[in-house]
Amino acid sequence: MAIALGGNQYGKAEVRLVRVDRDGKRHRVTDLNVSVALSGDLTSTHLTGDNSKVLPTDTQKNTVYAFARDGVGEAEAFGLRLGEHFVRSQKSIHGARIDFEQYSWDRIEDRPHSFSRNGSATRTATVTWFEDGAHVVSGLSGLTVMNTTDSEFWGYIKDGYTTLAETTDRILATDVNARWLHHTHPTDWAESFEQAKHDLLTAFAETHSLSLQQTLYAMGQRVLDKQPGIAEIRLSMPNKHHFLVDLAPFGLDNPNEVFFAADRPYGLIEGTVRRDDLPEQNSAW
Ligand SMILES: O=c1[nH]c(=O)c2[nH]c(=O)[nH]c2[nH]1
Repeated sequence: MAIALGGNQYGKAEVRLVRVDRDGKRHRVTDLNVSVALSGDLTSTHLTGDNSKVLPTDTQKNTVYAFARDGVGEAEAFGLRLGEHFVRSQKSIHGARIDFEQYSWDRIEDRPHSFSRNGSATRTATVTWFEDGAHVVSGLSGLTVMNTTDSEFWGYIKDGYTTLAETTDRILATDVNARWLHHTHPTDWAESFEQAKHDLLTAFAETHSLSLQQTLYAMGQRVLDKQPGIAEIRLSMPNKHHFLVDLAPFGLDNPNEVFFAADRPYGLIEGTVRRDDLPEQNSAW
C-alpha cells in the first residue's frame, strides 16, 4: 500500500493583537484574534524533517505584530497585506489563509480612553431566605473594561525573582465580577442595578490607577456612596495583562501602540468594600 502526504497547512493560531491608535487624547482600539495558515511546498518537512522551506510560526506571529505597527484598520485590509506578504516573500509558500475574530469595544460614556467590551456583562441575583429575613444580593459578571492610559504600576517589592519593569503608562483591563448586598430594598431593582453598573463603569474610567487594587476600591466606594441601601460589595477582577510587543528586532519602535493580550496567567485582584457602621455580614454569600 502506497502512502503519501495529503493536504496540509500550518501557521500560528490565535495571535492576540490589541492596537491602540492614539491620535491626540481620543484613543481607538482594534482588538483581534489572528490565525495564520500557510500552505505550499511543504512535503520535505513532513517526510524528512528538512525545514528549509518552513517559515516558522513564530516568525508569522512576529509579522502580524510588526505589520500592526503601521496601523491595522479593517481586518479584511490587514489580512490582504499579510497574505500578500507571506505568499510573495517566500518561494515555498503558495497560499495564506488569515482568519480574524474581532472584539468590539464601546466607549464608556464618550470618554476618550475608556472602553467596555460590547455585550460582555451578565446580570446576576441571589436571594436567600432565613427565619429572620431575606438576603438579596445583586451583581454582574464578566463586564470587560479597558483604560488605554491613566494606569501606572511601580513602587512594589523587588526581590531576587522580580523581573517586572515599573511603568507609568500601561493598559489596564479587567473583567468586573461584582456582587452587592442590599440592607434595604430599593423600590426599583432594575434602576438600582443600572445605577450600580454605571457607577462601576464611571469609577473605573475616572480613576487614575496606581494599581488595580486601588481601582477596585474606588469602584466599590462609588457604588456604596451612590446607594445608601447597599451594605457591602465584593469585587473579583482579573488583571488582563497587555504586554507591549518589542518590535526593536524588526527595526521598529513601539510607542505604546501594539500589544499582546495575554489570557493566562493573570493577576486576580479581589476585595470587599463595606460600610463599617453596619454589623459584619456572614460570609456565606
Ligand atoms: O495593578 C496591579 N497590581 C498588582 O498587584 C500587580 N502585580 C503585577 O505583577 N502587576 C500588577 N498590577
